[in-house]
Amino acid sequence: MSNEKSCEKHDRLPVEGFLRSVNLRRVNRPRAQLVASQKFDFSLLFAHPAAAVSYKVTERLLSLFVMAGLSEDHKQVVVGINEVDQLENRISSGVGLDRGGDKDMSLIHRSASRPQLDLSGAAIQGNFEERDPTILLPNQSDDISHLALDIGGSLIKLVYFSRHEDRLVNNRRKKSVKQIFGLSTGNRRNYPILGGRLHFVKFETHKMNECLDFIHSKQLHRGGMASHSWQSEVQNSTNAVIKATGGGAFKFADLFKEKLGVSIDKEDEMDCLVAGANFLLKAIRHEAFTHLEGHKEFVQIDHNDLFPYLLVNVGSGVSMIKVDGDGKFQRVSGTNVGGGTYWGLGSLLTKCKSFDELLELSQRGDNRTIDMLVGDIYGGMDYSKIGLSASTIASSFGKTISENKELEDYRPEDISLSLLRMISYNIGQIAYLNALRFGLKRIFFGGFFIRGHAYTMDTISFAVQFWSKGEAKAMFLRHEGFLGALGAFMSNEKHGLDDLMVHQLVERFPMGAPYIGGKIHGPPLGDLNEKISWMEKFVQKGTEITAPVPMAPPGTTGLGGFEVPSSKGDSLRSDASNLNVGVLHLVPTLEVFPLLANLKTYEPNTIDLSDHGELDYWFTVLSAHLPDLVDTAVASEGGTEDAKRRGDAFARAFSAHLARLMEEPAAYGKLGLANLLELREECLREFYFFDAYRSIKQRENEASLAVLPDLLLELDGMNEEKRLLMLIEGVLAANIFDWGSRACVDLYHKGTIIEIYRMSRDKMQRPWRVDDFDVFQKRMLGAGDKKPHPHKRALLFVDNSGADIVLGMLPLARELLRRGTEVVLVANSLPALNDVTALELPEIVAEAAKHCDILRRAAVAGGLLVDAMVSSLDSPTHNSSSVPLMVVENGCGSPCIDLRQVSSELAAAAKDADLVILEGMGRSLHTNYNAKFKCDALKLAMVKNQRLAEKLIKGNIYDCVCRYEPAS
Ligand SMILES: Nc1ncnc2c1ncn2[C@@H]1O[C@H](COP(=O)(O)OP(=O)(O)OP(=O)(O)O)[C@@H](O)[C@H]1O
Ligand SMILES: CC(C)(CO)[C@@H](O)C(=O)NCCC(=O)O
Ligand SMILES: [Mn+2]
Repeated sequence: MSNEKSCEKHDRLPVEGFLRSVNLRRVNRPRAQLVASQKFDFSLLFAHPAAAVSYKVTERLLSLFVMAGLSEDHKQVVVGINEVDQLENRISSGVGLDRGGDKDMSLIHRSASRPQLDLSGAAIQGNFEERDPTILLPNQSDDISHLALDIGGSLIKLVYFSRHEDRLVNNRRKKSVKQIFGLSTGNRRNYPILGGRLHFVKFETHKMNECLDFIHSKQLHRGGMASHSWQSEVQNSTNAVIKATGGGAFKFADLFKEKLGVSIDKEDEMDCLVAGANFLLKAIRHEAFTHLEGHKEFVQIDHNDLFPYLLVNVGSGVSMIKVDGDGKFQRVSGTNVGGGTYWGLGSLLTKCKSFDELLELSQRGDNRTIDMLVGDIYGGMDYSKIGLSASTIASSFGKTISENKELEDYRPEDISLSLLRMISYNIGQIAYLNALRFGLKRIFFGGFFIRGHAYTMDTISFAVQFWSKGEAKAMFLRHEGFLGALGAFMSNEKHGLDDLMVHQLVERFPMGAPYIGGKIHGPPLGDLNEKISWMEKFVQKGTEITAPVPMAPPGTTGLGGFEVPSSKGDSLRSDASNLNVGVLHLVPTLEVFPLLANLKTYEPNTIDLSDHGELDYWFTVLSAHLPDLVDTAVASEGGTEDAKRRGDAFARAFSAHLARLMEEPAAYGKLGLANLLELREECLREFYFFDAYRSIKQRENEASLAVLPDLLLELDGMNEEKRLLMLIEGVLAANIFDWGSRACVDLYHKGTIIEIYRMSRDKMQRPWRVDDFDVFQKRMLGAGDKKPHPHKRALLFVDNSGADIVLGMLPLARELLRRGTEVVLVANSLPALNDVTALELPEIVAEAAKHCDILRRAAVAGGLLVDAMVSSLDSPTHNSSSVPLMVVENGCGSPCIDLRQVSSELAAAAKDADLVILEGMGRSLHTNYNAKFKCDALKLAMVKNQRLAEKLIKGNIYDCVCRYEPAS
């Protein structure tokens, strides 16, 4: 259902009535008593329709209930708005919060730090007879934020943080997972780090009003910076404080006070630059890169070997800072010939109105008409004795004196290029000299003068390389211009983000950058609707969004010569798309999967897309799949006009991403296939398609569950050896149901699920293309009379819904359980294609358990059944003798998995595990095919793509992989 649309409906109940109705309804349902905790399991939506905040109030209300003394076992709870208000007051004043070290304290503290809720006009969205109706809070403002500014001579940089809440704690599955794995509730610190997103925005300094409007429209000045203590302060915008650095922090302090009523807390500019650079270099995996002769390459920074380095910030002016550690630095030099010089002088000489216009001009320029070259002086010859080629610039702008010409006689394009080269080269040279002065080998260049512009970077790199004879290395930063603002942001320790680790950050690239204010001109996009219109406008305007980044020059002569740039496109990629810097999602609960054998060498992506042939191929595959995907997505939302419009916008956005990456594969950091597949899912979510395959998954689950009893019966009639083989065959065969594979989707039109499954099973002849079954079997069953000890705990990374989980993985899980191995089903946190999610699994297990005692007892032991509301159960024996079957979420919403960033519950579950089973192409081939584990690992997949089959296993489409690797 469309969120905007439903906002316009007015037939809603106030929240008070809603709560009453929920409880009455729950009580009326016979199964509700069994699942008392479910009664709060509804979600809320804000007027600002951001999905990420939809749980906030649920948890909030829940904590209010807990505080009111209403335990979760209460069968009936009626809370009116007045009571909520009273509780809010108690929270604000801190009265009655002391629960004596109770575990729930964290919950309450957290709630206490939240913004006040505006419940006025609260109402149910849609049908309140639904299981989890949504409440709309039309007057609740956007998420609370933290804000920091860097106000420079040319640009204002703004970094702001919007919180998104952790998921609902009140979930039976999560609770039992917590109990079983002993997940710690508390944090290392005395206040919790909250999840959220870091946004990066910039404005021109002389358009300060746009910046003030932006801050005001997003209410950023009312954010959490106001409070001095994390736990109890009341938000009060009148004495709010914003962190700011750069000269403008001094110059504009009064203006901020006057216009926004906020005080500026000034932070030293150099401190901030260094703090920002150190943070980026430590926390962002693909932050630094080299750029030489058009070739961009990311540099792995070893955190223990980062210092010393030279930081060169090229803003309006240039600062050069020798950095020896966190907070340990010295500004060793600077130059007044910087970005401001290029922009200013360039505007004077060319009449360009904007920086981008000027830079764009340079791409069509030929500096030989302006610059005096060595060849001009030496009659076309190199001066090779001192290492200068004829094409080396001997004197920037030198040619203009010898000719009797006026400014108008020169092409603005040529002037712009000469100027750009002069300034870039000069900066590179001074940087080198300072590096030399202090014996520094690494130079990081930041500041917005760089602007990710290939030619600028190449010129600087060339200067550094040429003068240092390759000794020193110039590196650039993806967040180039935001160092100061980030540093100012980090200087506020109250948000607890200062020591975030690389695995806790996920960068996303939403399409509507102006949505977060990424565009320099114009207002931010307020909502999804505006964003869609924005996408539509882009299409009308042609290719701006995908226009290529200028290509670098064709290389040098080796003698200091340097040709004119051969730009691929005429126009500079619009800054409005702002796609180089994404939104940084901070997810404090993410952890490194503890069973990885070697984190340092781990690379999730099996396919590296920096190979252009590979990128081309996958680009074609994903493009071809797009129309089907859009149809499915639109159908999943009822096929309404609104859904179609969002579907179109999604298709455009994703195509734009693809086109952009084709032009510059490293635009978003190092690109692998997993990133591309994840981008697609993120893009769907961006346009509010949260589960495109919902009904397909449902249908296939039902069809598969119907034949499960027969399969189990058949299996039970076999001996151990035969059964194990049949089970693995079953997993491989059932893995054919993959809506991410073009070939398979075509297949589905030709038969029913069960027909295809049987056909697939019949073709399962060993040896498979990769076949370690015998070794696996030996480990499981032993040889001769010697019976091996069973694994203690197996983690099964499951893939698709339907036959894959029901007829493939569940029977395998059952076998492990039967042998005394605890089983943890590891599934996605968010939907991706037709993959089964952790949220959907309990219900599937419950259905399967109806036909199987082993599954039933294990599921009860694992705390799964209550959650799935199985009414047919007669008083479950909680101390049943079975080992548990559990479900944990993996922390991601993609068909692939990067094991450096998994949910804390998965990390906890992994601690006692001695067997990992990765199933399906995404998790065991596209990613992790080469991953090594500290425990036994089994990788099972059917290869449903011809090229992958050829490349990875030298085989064919529908070949199977059964790769078993004992603990390494
Ligand atoms: N869209 C843009 N508009 C204006 N200038 C831009 C733009 N993109 C890049 N630049 C360049 O970036 C420079 C500003 O860089 P940056 O924001 O890092 O410096 P600043 O903080 O404003 O200056 P300083 O630190 O010296 O006070 C400009 O002088 C210009 O050369
Ligand atoms: C004055 C600052 C520090 C303001 O950011 C910067 O513009 C700068 O470093 N200018 C160069 C001044 C010099 O060292 O010659
Ligand atoms: Mn600056």
